[in-house]
Amino acid sequence: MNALSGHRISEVTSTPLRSRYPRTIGRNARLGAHGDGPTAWAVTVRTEDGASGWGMAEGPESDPATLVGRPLEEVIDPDHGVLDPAALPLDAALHDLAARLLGVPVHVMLGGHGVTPVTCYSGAIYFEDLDPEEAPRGIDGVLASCAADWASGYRAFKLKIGRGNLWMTPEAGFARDVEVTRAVREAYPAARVLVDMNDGYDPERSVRYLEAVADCDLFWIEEPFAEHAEGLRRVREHRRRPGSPVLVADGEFEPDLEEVLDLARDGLLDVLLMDVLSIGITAWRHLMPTVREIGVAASPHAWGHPLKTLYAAQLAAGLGNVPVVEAVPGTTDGVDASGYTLVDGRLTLPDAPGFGLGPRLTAAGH
Ligand SMILES: O=C([O-])C(=O)C[C@H](O)[C@@H](O)C(=O)[O-]
Repeated sequence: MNALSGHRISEVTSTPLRSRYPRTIGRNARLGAHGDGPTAWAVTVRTEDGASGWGMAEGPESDPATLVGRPLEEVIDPDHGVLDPAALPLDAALHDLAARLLGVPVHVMLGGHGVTPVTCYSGAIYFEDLDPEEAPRGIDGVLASCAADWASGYRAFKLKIGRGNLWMTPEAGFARDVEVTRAVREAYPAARVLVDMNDGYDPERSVRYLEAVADCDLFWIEEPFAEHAEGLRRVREHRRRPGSPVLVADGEFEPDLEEVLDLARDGLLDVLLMDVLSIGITAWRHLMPTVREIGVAASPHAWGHPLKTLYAAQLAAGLGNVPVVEAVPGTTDGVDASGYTLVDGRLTLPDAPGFGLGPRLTAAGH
C-alpha cells in the first residue's frame, strides 16, 4: 500500500505548450536560427478521485488512451518510476502526479540525493556574432547575450562554437571561436564557461582549440565530434597535461547508451548528457547508479524548453551527481513557474508537491 493505491487513471489529455525565449536564438554548428521559442505537448493525467498531474511529453510513441482505467500503482512506482513502457510518454506527468499524491516535490520523491539550490548555466549563447546576415553584430552580439543572461541571474555560460562547420571557412570559424571564448572569459572573469561544438569539430581541431584557450579555465567541452574512442583518446592525451582540467561531456545527440557508458568506463567521457525527456526521468533513475559507479557525472540535456530545465533541476536535486544543469532561459505560456527562483547562478526549487508548477491543468484541444 502507498499513496497511489486505490487511484485509477480516468483521463489522459494533451494540449500544446508554447515556450518563449527572452530573445531570438541564433545558429549553432549544425543548425540555423532557433527562433523565439518552440511548441511542444503537455499531457495531463487524471484519476477517478480527482487527482491530477501534468508534464511535457516526448519520448517513444504510444497510445496513452490505453492507460485509461488502469490502477495508477501498476503504471508508476514512486520509488522506481514508470513501470509500463506504454506509459513512458507520460513520464513527467506521472512523476508530477505521484509526487502530488505523496505531497512532496519530485526531487524528494527521487531521494533528495542532490544539492539545492541547483547550479545552472545559460545554454542560450549561440552565434549572435553572425546575425543579422546583412549587418552581423560581431562579438558584441555574443557579449550582449551574456550580459542579458548575467542580469537575469546566470553566473555560467555555455558558448556555442564550431562556426567553421557550416557558416564560415574552417580557419576563420576556428579563429572566431577562439576570439569569442577569450572575449567572454575576459568580460566575465568570475563566470563558469563551458563550450559546445555540436559535433562541428574533429579531434585535431578540438586539441588545437584546447591549446588556444588553455588559459581560459573552461569547465567542459561538449560534443566536440560524434563520439568515438580514437578521437576522444587524442583529446584525453591533451587533457593529461598539467593544467588541463577541462571535462568532456557527450551523449546528447542520438546516444547509443552502451557505447556512451563504455566510453565513460574507458575514461574518455566525464559528463553524460542524455536528454531529460527523450531518455526520460525513469531511465535516468535506472541509469544514475551505473553512472556513479563508473565515477563520472551527469547533466541531462534540457535545451529547447524552459520547462525541461526545471525537470532537469528536480532530477539533479533528487538523484545527485549532476554538477550543473542546462538552463533554457524563458517562459511557458499558461505556466506559473514562479516557485523557481534563480539567484547568483543557483536555482531554488519550490516546496510545492510535484514539479510545483501551476496551473496548466485545463486541456484545450485534447
Ligand atoms: O546542448 C545543447 O543544448 C544543444 O546542443 C542544443 C542544440 O544547440 C540545439 O540546436 C538542438 O537541440 O539541436
